[in-house]
Amino acid sequence: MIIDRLYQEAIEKSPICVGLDSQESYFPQYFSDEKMSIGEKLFLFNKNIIDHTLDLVACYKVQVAYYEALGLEGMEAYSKTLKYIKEVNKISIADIKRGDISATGQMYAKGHFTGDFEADMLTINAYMGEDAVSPYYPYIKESGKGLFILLKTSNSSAKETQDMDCNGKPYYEHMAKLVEKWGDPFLGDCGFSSIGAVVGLTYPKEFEVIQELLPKTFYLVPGYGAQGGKGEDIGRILKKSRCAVINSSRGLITAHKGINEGENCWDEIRRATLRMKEDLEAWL
Ligand SMILES: O=C(O)c1cc(=O)[nH]c(=O)n1[C@@H]1O[C@H](COP(=O)(O)O)[C@@H](O)[C@H]1O
Repeated sequence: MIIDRLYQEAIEKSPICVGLDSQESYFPQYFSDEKMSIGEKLFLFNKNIIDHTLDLVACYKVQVAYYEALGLEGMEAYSKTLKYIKEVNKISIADIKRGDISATGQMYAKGHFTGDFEADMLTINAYMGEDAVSPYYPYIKESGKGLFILLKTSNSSAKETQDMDCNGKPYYEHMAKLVEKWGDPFLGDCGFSSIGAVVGLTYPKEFEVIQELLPKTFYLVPGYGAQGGKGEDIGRILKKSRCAVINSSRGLITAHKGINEGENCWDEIRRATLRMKEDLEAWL
């Protein structure tokens, strides 16, 4: 199961997920002299980041919006990035945050678990209910794929909807129970399910409550670095259970900007990844 592989990578390398939210303004200065299209540069940027971090991290999250925004050439870079992650034997999470009625969900599942845009795991918005999740079940069962379902997101306005009182509990706690139920048939040897949840590092207290409620759920945790999250915000949870990968996108992939924009700028991104690894491991 994919969750066993991810769990193992998080233990052996580190719980870091590098977010490839890549865009032109993050390219190093030396790219401006290269005679390549923006799509080719986008892939080269990602490839260099992957090559310089793969021994330090558990996985890569590719946020599809950054590629869709560039049209066909962006999507070609997206496809090549996912294929490259597979080629170097790493795990890809496609951050697509999809969710729709099941007929449409079947197409999303086919489109992102097979073919040009095949990824190992996807982020899903299940606030439409199980219809938005069930189309992915056959791929989890038969092709070893996995999901992360939005539970308590990192943004501040998440409170407006997810924290609303619903029968004496915040709405997200009801979603938490559903995530547990949907995930139960897909438990791996590591004890976690291939259907995990997204919880932002920006809500550390709520995260501790959620983790107590759902001990068999594995978490994708965005919000480290650029959104203010730190190792200390997840230290207590990681000490108790290695139940998470922690994503940083801008905090890692822009680490070279204004510091080193030459051909060895990738070392700066590697150094930032090492700093994040030390920050997280200090709490283990
Ligand atoms: O699903 C996500 O990954 C996600 C959920 C959430 O609650 N908050 C959140 O920031 N994200 C994603 O995590 C990444 C965070 O990027 P940085 O803030 O640059 O580290 C972006 O790709 C967001 O789309």
